[in-house]
Amino acid sequence: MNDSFFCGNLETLNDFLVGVRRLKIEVIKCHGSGNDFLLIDEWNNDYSFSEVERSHLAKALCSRDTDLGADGILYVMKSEHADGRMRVFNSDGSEASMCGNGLRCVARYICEYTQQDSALIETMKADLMVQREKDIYPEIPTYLVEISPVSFKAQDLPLNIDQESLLNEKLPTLTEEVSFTAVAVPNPHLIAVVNQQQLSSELQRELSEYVNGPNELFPDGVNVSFVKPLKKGEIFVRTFERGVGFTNACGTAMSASTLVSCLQELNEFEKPVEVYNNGGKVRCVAHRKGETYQIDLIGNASYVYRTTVEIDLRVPNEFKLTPKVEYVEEIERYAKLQEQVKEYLERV
Ligand SMILES: N[C@@H](CCC[C@H](N)C(=O)O)C(=O)O
Repeated sequence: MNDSFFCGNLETLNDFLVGVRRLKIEVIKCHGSGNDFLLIDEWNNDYSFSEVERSHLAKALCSRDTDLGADGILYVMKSEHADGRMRVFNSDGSEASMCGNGLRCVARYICEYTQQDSALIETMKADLMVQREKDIYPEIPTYLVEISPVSFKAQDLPLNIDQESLLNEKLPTLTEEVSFTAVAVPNPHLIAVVNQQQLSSELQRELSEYVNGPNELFPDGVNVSFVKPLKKGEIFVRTFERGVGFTNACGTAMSASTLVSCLQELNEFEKPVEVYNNGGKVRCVAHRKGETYQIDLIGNASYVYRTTVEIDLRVPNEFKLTPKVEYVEEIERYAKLQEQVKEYLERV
């Protein structure tokens, strides 16, 4: 009996004993307004990752130094009471309670899988309604997702200040240059309405890196958005995301920014606001009933490619990919939308 037999057997036995986790993971690269994600269907592929594996996979597969790269991973899971469940992990491996652009991608995936035009999707803190919408651009899959619950209580971010909330006020320990509103939707957002000079400066990066490092104000970090009003019914939003850094767009941030713009009477509740960003644009509608708020986030849910990741979860940084199968027409159509947005922003 030659060595390879024993080696083979020993390796197999050793693999079993040490719990080797060699897997082939189906991945869909998708994006909402250029905020890109790897969508992994744990439910129908029966992957059943551990908590640590989900976080390590996010760090390994989202790294822009690999042939994959993304702002985060969307894990689609079975729900005991809704049509499906979404968990979102940032590229640094941290889990977030909500992801607006990602939820539109999960909404498309679940609606197409169940052949429904609407669904209820379980997220960390709420079951949220999602539905197929009229295309915002010819033949670009478009979905509406509910963004809620909304809280302006500082403790709900958390934000450590000696007052209940922060509503268009200065945070002197951070900067005297702009005023902020703090809101949880339910992930945490710090939002400033700014002018072009402030948007073009390094201020957003400097303060974002501070509040997402060791600091007294935001112990869990925070997504930081600068909002530039374009005209009535139109804003531009740039976001430095907790757990990621600057992204093309952040759905919960654009929703929260729309709400803040309505509270500051730059826009109107119940009316659509076109939210431009570095990845394209979305439409938001902020709703207010008494002291209760909710935002509709409407925008694309685009697929880019499918691939299979061949990986040993004990060493997740060493993975191989099968050839990517691109959604060529979707890529081309979305590029046309981005070109239109770019031309518009150069004029406005
Ligand atoms: N880009 C997402 C938000 C993802 C989570 C966020 N970075 C956080 O940590 O709260 C979105 O589209 O909302």
